[in-house]
Amino acid sequence: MYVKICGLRDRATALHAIREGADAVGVVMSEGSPRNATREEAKAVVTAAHSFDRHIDAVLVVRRIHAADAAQLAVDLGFDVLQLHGEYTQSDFESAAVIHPRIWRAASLVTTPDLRFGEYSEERLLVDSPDPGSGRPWDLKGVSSAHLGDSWLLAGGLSPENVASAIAEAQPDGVDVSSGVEIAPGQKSLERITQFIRAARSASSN
Ligand SMILES: O=C(O)c1ccccc1NCC(=O)[C@H](O)[C@H](O)COP(=O)(O)O
Repeated sequence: MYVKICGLRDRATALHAIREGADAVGVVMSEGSPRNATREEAKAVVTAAHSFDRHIDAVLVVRRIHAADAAQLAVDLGFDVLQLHGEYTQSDFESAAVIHPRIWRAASLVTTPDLRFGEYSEERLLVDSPDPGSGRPWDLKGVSSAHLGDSWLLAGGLSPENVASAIAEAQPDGVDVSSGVEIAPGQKSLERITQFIRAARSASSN
């Protein structure tokens, strides 16, 4: 089970998440988000991710900024992956892919019911709530790999308390969390990060 902890803005929290077993750390650069990171904060998380012997994906998460600009920003800041969230088109993905080799697509089944992995040649699909970063759970009924395809992550309202049942119900390849490991919007809890990673790992080994 691939685990991504999203919305990080400092080195210490990123190091903690990775030491506890995270496979990826996400940085949100999106105006209006309580997790909107500066370039310096983003670089601190990328540097932390790249200080480990095992490979960790440092993921830049953006929404409503020009896809090619976002891809250039991801290259400039050293991110391994660019995650384009929401209303991007296939042509946006194509223009980003010319600049950055690894692009993930994040979208909601509520707004895009026909969502399937690979439609935009993305490396991974992240299936999220219609309101990304809100921490609000959404209805997982009917969500499955049979519908979504080969490589997808589940996100949206996950927490240490519900991740095991969400994995059992939706059978994703990985999980992504932000609000569920916070004590207030934008403020991560080291303890909840540890609890989330342990719960996700033990659910997937059952
Ligand atoms: O987290 C945000 O504020 C955000 C803002 C704009 C675009 C995407 C954003 N988050 C995307 C993520 O990858 C979150 O981890 C994902 O939506 C899950 O969020 P949550 O329900 O808070 O766990």
